[in-house]
Amino acid sequence: MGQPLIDIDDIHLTLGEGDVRTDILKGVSLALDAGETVAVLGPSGSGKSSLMAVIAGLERADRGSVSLAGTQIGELGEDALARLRGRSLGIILQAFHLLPTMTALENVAVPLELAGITNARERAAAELQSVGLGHRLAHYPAQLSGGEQQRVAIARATAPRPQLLLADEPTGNLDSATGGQIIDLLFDRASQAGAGLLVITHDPAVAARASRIVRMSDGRLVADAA
Ligand SMILES: Nc1ncnc2c1ncn2[C@@H]1O[C@H](COP(=O)(O)OP(=O)(O)OP(=O)(O)O)[C@@H](O)[C@H]1O
Repeated sequence: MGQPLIDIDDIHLTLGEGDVRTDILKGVSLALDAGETVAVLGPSGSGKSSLMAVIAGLERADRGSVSLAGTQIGELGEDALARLRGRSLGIILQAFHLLPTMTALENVAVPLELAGITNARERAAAELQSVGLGHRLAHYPAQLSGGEQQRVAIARATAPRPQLLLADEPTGNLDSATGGQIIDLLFDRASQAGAGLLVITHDPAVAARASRIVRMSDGRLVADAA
């Protein structure tokens, strides 16, 4: 086995000033290998989203080290970090976060164009085809169902062919049948791309799909079960 895709060691994160100053992560270590799928479970407020933000380099840890695809991200400036994120990471959130003024095709193609990828529109169309939305390329987000919007978000995340997909409650805004389809799609796309997948979830059915489950409680990882 080569270098882990994610290798975090003894991460501490404190956010907020004065009365709201909160110790959120209190010494978290975790490694995830290429192609591995890991579900993060834990009660509300235990620090799951914050852990993902640190892994994505959206929050900087106060202590500890974060290595992403072999790069120590604590040593990178903002521009280098943004480039690494664009190249190595695909992020999928509960609330889809599509740009409302862009069509499905543009939502997937524009980030590819910004990353300097040639044939961005062709690649975006192919990616949307592979998530079952070849017939909705010209639709705007408001003209799509919730499940369809999440399919666009998955296509946008996978189109740059990242090594790692991060998903925070990807089925949280969907009914259970639609959520089930989205989870199948997410795991299938990750496996076809050979990408690692870290998925935060409250849903035992989602966790059951993962190769490994980790549990957070009050800012710490309390169990790591196969
Ligand atoms: N900027 C901030 N300043 C102070 N405290 C914060 C800040 N952001 C988050 N917190 C606190 O950190 C804790 C962990 O938040 P986080 O969103 O990581 O939890 P979570 O496990 O993802 O919860 P949920 O399942 O409800 O989404 C929460 O108690 C939250 O109130």
